[in-house]
Order: sequence, then structure tokens, then C-alpha cells
Amino acid sequence: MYDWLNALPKAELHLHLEGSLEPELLFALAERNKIALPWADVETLRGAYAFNNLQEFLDLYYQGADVLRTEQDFYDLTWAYLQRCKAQNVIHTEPFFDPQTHTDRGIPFEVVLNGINQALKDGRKQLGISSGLILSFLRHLSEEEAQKTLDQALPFREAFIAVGLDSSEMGHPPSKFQRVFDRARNEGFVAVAHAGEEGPPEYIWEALDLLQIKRIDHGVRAIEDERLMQRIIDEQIPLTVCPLSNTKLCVFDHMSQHNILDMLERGVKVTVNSDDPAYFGGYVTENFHALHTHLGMTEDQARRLAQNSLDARLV
Ligand SMILES: Nc1ncnc2[nH]cnc12
Ligand SMILES: [Zn+2]
Repeated sequence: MYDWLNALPKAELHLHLEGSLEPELLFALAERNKIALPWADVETLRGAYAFNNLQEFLDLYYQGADVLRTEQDFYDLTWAYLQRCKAQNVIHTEPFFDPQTHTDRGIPFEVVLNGINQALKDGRKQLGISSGLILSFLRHLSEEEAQKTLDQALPFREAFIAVGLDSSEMGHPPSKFQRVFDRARNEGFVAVAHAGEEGPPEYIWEALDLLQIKRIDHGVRAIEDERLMQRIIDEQIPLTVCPLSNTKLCVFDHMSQHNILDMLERGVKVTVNSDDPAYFGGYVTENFHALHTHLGMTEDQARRLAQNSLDARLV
């Protein structure tokens, strides 16, 4: 089944480039940039990948991103991810990047963007993988800081297909960023947002009604609100679900409790994605395979999930 799932043509719609930083590359970049790391070796770092919630993961994820300093580093990061896409027949990808994680450390916006974009361009030419980049705002930071990030992005508007919202969800509802998203949409950007990963269904309503998003990232807690379920089914609003992420971050205690196939059978446009594959134990195929192993996902269901991912592309 793994090989069959691997060969299935699919799109990835929920992937944080910083979360695809494998420990081996992290150590190589630390050496190249002469950065001392708090972990003795790759195995020790991997051993630290045990999380009780989103915040515990984010603390390590932001720490890991500190090794990314130069345009070449961002190129290498993105190129390594695209090689994984090629190996797993991901024919289209819409990755996120978090500019504030880097600009707050003094890395210029253009350094980040140029490295990523050059790799995405080479991926189109050399690997035949189409792509569209999503600029994601960090929701634990202020509205004002998000507005500044949007200011920085506007001169490069053709480099992005959408804006998103990620980082610590609880206590940072979508309404905090309504004015930023209003401006981004007026500037022609499509909007997506993480909602209903740890946060309640109300955050999904806010993302839909206040941020006017076209796709919900995660959204697994929608199942707690029947009226919300009806809306996302009626309007066929895609959910970019990340099964291994949800179990690693204890959104579900075990993969056998994941609701993605229940949602699929109810007519929700759910898709399968890897979120932060370097930290959560696998790329897209591993996520599909876990659904087969623990939930008995059939070939027909896998085909429908893959088709949903192709249908839910923004570009
Ligand atoms: N799963 C996730 N939720 C929120 N923010 C993130 N940033 C990277 N991965 C994330
Ligand atoms: Zn995510």
C-alpha cells in the first residue's frame, strides 16, 4: 500500500517550509554559519521531538529556524523539500513561510524570499513541480507587526499567492487580524488561516466570516459544531488536515481516533498534508499511510483525498 500511495499524484496544501528542516540539514547549516547548537548531535535533537501540545513544538521549531541565515540556506531548505515532493509524486505544492521568524532576527525579508523563490522556480523547471507561496503571519505577535510584514511584502506581491495565519492559536483568535486581512484582500491576496487545530469552532467561524478565508488549515475541531459542519459541506470549503501533526501535538490521542475519514464520508472537502514533516515523522505519503494503517483507509478513499488536494489548489 505504501508504494501505491506514494505513486498517487497529489498536491500538498499545508506545509511550513521551516518545518521541513531535517536535523541533518539543521546541523549542516549550523556548521556552515558557525552557530553553536544546544544539542550534541542529530540523534539528540531528534530525541527532543516529543510534544504535549502545539506550543511545545513551536518553541523548538523557532529555535531550529535560527540556523537559516543566508539566501543559500533558504534555497537549500526549499530545494530539499521539493526533492521529497518529487520522490512522493507531489505534483503541486503551496508552502507557507513565516517571514517574521526571520526578520525579527535581523534577516532581511528579501534574503528569505529570494532563496525560497529561486528554489521554487528551479522546482518548476527541473522537477516539473508547480507551486505557489503563502506568506503566513505569526498570530502570537501583534496586529501592528503583521501590518508591517504586509508592508514589506507588497513590493514583492507577485511572489505570493495568498496570506495565512499560524503559530500559537489559543488566545489569538482570527479577529485579532481582521484589519490586516482586510488590507491584504484589498491588495489582491487570497486568504487562508490555521483555525480549529487546538482552538474552538468559534475560531473557524471567525476565520470564515471575518478573515474571509478560502481554505481552513487544520479545522478538525469543526466536527464539534453541527451548523459549522453543514456550512463547510454546503460551501465545499477545503480543510488542509495534517494527521501525523495532530497526533504528535496531542490534538488526538491516537491516529485511530482521527476524524478525517468521518469528515470525508460526510462530504467535507478534506485533504492530507504533512505540516512540519521533519518534526512529525513523515511527509505526505507517510500521512496517507498512517490513515491506512490505523483507520483502514481504502484505495477509493485515498483517491478521493488526493483528488480533493488537486481540486483545492489556489493556483
Ligand atoms: N501546526 C502548526 N500550527 C500552527 N502554527 C504552526 N507553525 C508551524 N506549524 C504549525
Ligand atoms: Zn500548519
